[in-house]
Amino acid sequence: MARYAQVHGSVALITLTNPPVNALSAAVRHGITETVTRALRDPEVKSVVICGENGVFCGGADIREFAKPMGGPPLVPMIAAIEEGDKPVVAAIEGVALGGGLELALGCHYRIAHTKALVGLPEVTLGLLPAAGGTQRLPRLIGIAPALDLITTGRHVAAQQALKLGIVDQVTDQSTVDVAIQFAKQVVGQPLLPRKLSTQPTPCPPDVDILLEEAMTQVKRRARGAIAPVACVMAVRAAATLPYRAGMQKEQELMATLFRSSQAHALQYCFFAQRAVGRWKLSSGAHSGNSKPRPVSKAAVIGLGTMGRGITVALVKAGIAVVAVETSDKQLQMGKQIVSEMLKREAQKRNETPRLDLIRFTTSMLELKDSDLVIEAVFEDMPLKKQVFKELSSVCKADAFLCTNTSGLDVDELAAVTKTPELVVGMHFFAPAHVMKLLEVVCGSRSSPEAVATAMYLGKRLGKVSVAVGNCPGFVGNRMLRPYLEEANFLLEEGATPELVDGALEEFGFAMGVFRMSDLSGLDVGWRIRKESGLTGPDVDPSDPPRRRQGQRYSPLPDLVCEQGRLGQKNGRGWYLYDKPGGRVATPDPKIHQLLEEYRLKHGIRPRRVDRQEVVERCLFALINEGFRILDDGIAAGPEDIDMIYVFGYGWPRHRGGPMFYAGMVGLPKVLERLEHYWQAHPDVPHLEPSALLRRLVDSGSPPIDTWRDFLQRPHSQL
Ligand SMILES: CC/C=C\C=C\CC(=O)SCCNC(=O)CCNC(=O)[C@H](O)C(C)(C)COP(=O)(O)OP(=O)(O)OC[C@H]1O[C@@H](n2cnc3c(N)ncnc32)[C@H](O)[C@@H]1OP(=O)(O)O
Repeated sequence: MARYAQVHGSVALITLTNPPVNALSAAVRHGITETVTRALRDPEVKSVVICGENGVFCGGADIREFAKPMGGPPLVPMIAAIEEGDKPVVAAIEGVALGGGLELALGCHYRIAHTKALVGLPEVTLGLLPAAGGTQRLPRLIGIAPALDLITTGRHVAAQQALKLGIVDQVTDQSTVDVAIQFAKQVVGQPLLPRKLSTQPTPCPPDVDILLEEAMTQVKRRARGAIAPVACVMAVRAAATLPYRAGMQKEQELMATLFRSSQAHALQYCFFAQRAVGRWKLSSGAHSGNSKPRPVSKAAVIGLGTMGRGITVALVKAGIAVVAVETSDKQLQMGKQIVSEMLKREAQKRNETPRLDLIRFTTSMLELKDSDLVIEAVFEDMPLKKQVFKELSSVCKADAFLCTNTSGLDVDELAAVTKTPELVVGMHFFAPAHVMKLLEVVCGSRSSPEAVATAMYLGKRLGKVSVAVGNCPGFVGNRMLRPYLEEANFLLEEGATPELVDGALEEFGFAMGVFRMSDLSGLDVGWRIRKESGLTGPDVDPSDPPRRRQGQRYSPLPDLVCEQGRLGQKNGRGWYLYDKPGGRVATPDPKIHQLLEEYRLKHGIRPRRVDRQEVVERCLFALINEGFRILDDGIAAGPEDIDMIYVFGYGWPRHRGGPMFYAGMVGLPKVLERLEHYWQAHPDVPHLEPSALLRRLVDSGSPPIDTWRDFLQRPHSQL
């Protein structure tokens, strides 16, 4: 839909009306085509302004329409008709002009933006490229290098920077539409041809070939197997080397391939899943629509270890006052120094002043008495955490929310030691907590809707993707990680090397393979958890054979590595050798190879050739299988929740949509068949036994992922 009005006698004002973001649906495209034709034909109209309703110019093509057959006028001829017209057309950009929205504005002859507006071509983040002339017009307007940057990253650009780059002609903090109308009246009669971008040559530096090659190398390195950024570079190359019409043809060809790709489907699924996870629902019937968060103006963080420091920085960055508590002066001073440095670095990046004044460092729990919400981030040890919660319950005000950053301990057990179990909720951050986008909000059996709403909303304020999950060991993310890690260890026993396993997972698209990731986290972390659960150390049942624990296959390899003093990156030696303690350059270590050989010899294991396909199937299908169990147990509300946890917290490649989406793409019958195959080969590994939900889905003809919730035994029952 597009509204038409004639203003100031000679200016036609066309307003896009499709809330909330005026996406270019078929109806909007139809409205634009009709109103532009009317304006161009009306002899009284001398110029045109296009704007969007409710302070938003346009959020681009309607992504929901991508899954349906194309209807309504296509974007390319619609934009061409605006550009080719003989009356000046001015885009009045408020809010956002993104994707097709910016392409529409590029087809206009002038662009006026509000100071707070954002522009960008984010199609690459949806697995596409700007195929309504964006890859051909933008390089003509601003040059190859900046166009490559914007098109391959999809980043949004603020109005002032857009002005500097030459994307917009003027920025105003007044009413953008009024300014645009005045502007439209003034430019009547001025030559239009130089303003028609498709008629202009692309400004190319002499070293354009080198520039394009470098861009290609860079996107391939960054993309981790994503095809859209590569196609974006190819399209910009076409703008640099071909006439406009041929460039447009190239743009269309590349888009046709991308549009059909599984990566585009995965990325578009992620777009909607990221928004859907914010709409949580508890088994009590409470949900995001009927539960109000309470304001948090003063928070507290207990413990200034790695997690506590990151959480403190995240809170301060969001403008929230924090009381940061440590047990001793020495630890407090150390925490204070590191937090201050982190905040200074963060502020420097944004050209801001670090808000150190928002933090009060103390060793006294009594200073928590007026905190609205406390986040406990002490060592992962149940007795210690219980002691902290008891103390919190006595020193905090009666309605303070008491949150734990535990990565997998029982939230109900902690709640039980407080006077207000309904105010206890898990807030599981991921390291580094001021950077990682994921927050698991763990709903205990007694957590109130208000507590969940407050934790979810606080996560949003901190810029996180918050996902509500149920309370079970490891919650969602770490529970699924366990079979993944175990399979990786088993593969080492059977003949693989850390670099082979990591290579396969990184080729799949993970930012880091499993062993590199373990080295980064610190090998002592998992070792301590295994010791506490009796899997290694003095509590191991002496009657267990060396490679069995608690009735199941177990690999003591990670324990051996850790017990040799190899703690990972922090001391320069783990599954890999590092350039220095704390260094990041990993090289395969012959000592690890030797350790593996001796281990296999000692346990009578005949090494065999493990290929990359087996690595991917064993590690990922075991993880996915646990995901199905989690859904059936009611720990996660839907597959989107699991997928967003993996994309935002565990480095799962976004262009593969998350583990559950990936399972659907591979085909549930195939996942089931491979799990059955591996389970037959390893009957002492229970996590390889196909889950009941997976079997039910396959028996029901493998329905699409958006209907899986209908097949759950106990949907979101633990939430
Ligand atoms: C042949 C040509 C074929 C294809 C051409 C493609 C070119 C394109 O234009 S692709 C689309 C490019 N645009 C984008 O990627 C922008 C996507 N949107 C956003 O980034 C944000 O939504 C925002 C516009 C910056 C607004 O952010 P915010 O204010 O935080 O609101 P949200 O919660 O994100 O969105 C509100 C609501 O709107 C829905 N939505 C947003 N954009 C679109 C869209 N382009 N199409 C359809 N729907 C959109 C979003 O899903 C939300 O819906 P809910 O139901 O409320 O969750």
